[in-house]
Amino acid sequence: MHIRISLQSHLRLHALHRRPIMKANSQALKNRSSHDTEREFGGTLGALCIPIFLPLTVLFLISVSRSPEASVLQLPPPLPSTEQLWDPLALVLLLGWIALHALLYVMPLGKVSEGLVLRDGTRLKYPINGFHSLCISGVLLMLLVGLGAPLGCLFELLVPLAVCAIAVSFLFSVYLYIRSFWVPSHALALGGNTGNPLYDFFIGRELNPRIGKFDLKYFCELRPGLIGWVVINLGMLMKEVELRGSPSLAMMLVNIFQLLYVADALWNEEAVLTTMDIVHDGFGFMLVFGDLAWVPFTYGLQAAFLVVHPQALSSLGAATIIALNGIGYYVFRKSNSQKNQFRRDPTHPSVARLETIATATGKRLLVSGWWGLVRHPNYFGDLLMALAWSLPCGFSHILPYFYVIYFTVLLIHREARDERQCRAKYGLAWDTYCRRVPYRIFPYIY
Ligand SMILES: NC(=O)C1=CN([C@@H]2O[C@H](COP(=O)(O)OP(=O)(O)OC[C@H]3O[C@@H](n4cnc5c(N)ncnc54)[C@H](OP(=O)(O)O)[C@@H]3O)[C@@H](O)[C@H]2O)C=CC1
Ligand SMILES: CC(C)=CCC[C@@H](C)[C@H]1CC=C2C3=C(CC[C@@]21C)[C@@]1(C)CC[C@H](O)C(C)(C)[C@@H]1CC3
Repeated sequence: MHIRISLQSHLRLHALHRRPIMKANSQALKNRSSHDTEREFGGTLGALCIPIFLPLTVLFLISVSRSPEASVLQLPPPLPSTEQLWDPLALVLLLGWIALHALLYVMPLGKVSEGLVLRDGTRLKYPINGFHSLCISGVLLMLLVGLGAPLGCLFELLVPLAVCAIAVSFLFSVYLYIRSFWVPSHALALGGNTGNPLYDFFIGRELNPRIGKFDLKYFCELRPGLIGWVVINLGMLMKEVELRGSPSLAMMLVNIFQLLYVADALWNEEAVLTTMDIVHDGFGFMLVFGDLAWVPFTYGLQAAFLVVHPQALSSLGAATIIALNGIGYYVFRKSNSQKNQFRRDPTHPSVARLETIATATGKRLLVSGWWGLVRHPNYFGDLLMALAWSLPCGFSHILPYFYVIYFTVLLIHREARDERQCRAKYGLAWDTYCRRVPYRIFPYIY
């Protein structure tokens, strides 16, 4: 059953959204001034503070995770010495890792897929070979471990590696900012062209920066950082083996859960082409740092914590946590796949019978199935998994819960951003959807 709503009052929006007007769009972009572009993440102040505050947070969290108290309430540990911060081996490993993934990216493995239509009417092509990269990295790592490479030394190298990743993020963002002045205006992100250099550097000017066919944003989003995260986790596990002879159950659960999450992201790599990061956001410091430093060095803090703070886990506790992760994964995957399937082919038998609302853009919105339960069932599932990753670390410290707390804030903020964009796109139809499905992320709560 389909619900038709009056769309008259949204003709203007409709026209704005659909007209095939590359020229008008470019003109609109040119006409935008720093005053009329809506600013995100606290505007200029956010753009000034976040690039200072977040890198320090990364270093602080790593230091805290290995201190005996592991308390985020403790005073920041004394400033580390230069030897603790800098190790040339860390730089070699980091650059080598990025180069390896760049090589795997350009190898003719997997299929090639097209992204959404851009403002100039074209569609970019993307290699779908992230899962191959994960498997090849896994084989190479196993070979290295087999040859006796001390992977556990990643524990000692964590701080210098994070310092190098932060430095690379800054330099790379400067490069992206500078090169964005040589691209045509239709290649700029609508929100990253305010004219304020600090804000534009932070949020990203260019939408899809490429060197030839090599897409820098798409590459960074899923490869070196995401796969680096699970390699660091493996390093923490190997360190535990060095220290205690075998990996603990808690450590194995954290490793397996997060590997499953990363493998799932790469297996479903094509779906990332329709996320707001690829479609809407420019590639600036926020995403570069998020991809290359924030994800690999903060998402796996639980494993780093467990090296120094071993936890005993009962079989019942482990079974409960596995069940929670399983439920979270099921909700996350099913809801993401249902929407992807619906957006790709609304007539597919698995989604054709779902109830929908028509919108002025010609696209429909699901109001039954997963997307009829809450407006972001995928976020809900993701958060259940985040909780399951922290629970193996027990309840004595808040630090292993950093990810789930940060992620709740990130997803609430992301939901608000997405909601703004959807209201602008779909107008009245979006309001109808919100009335039909009143809860945003948590059923009956929020
Ligand atoms: N681990 C991490 O750090 C992060 C993980 N994520 C995860 O990434 C995944 C993707 O999230 P994200 O990119 O934020 O956004 P979503 O996958 O939730 O996509 C939002 C878009 O879906 C479409 N949509 C919304 N409601 C409906 C509906 N009822 N029917 C049909 N289409 C609808 C709209 O786009 P349109 O209508 O244009 O198709 C909307 O803009 C999530 O599972 C999230 O948890 C996200 C951020 C960080
Ligand atoms: C605090 C800070 C620096 C925030 C920057 C945000 C980024 C860390 C995240 C923005 C969107 C992301 C996505 C994933 C990782 C985190 C970032 C980059 C993602 C690749 C994780 C795996 C998922 O399955 C996903 C592919 C859906 C997801 C896409 C969005």
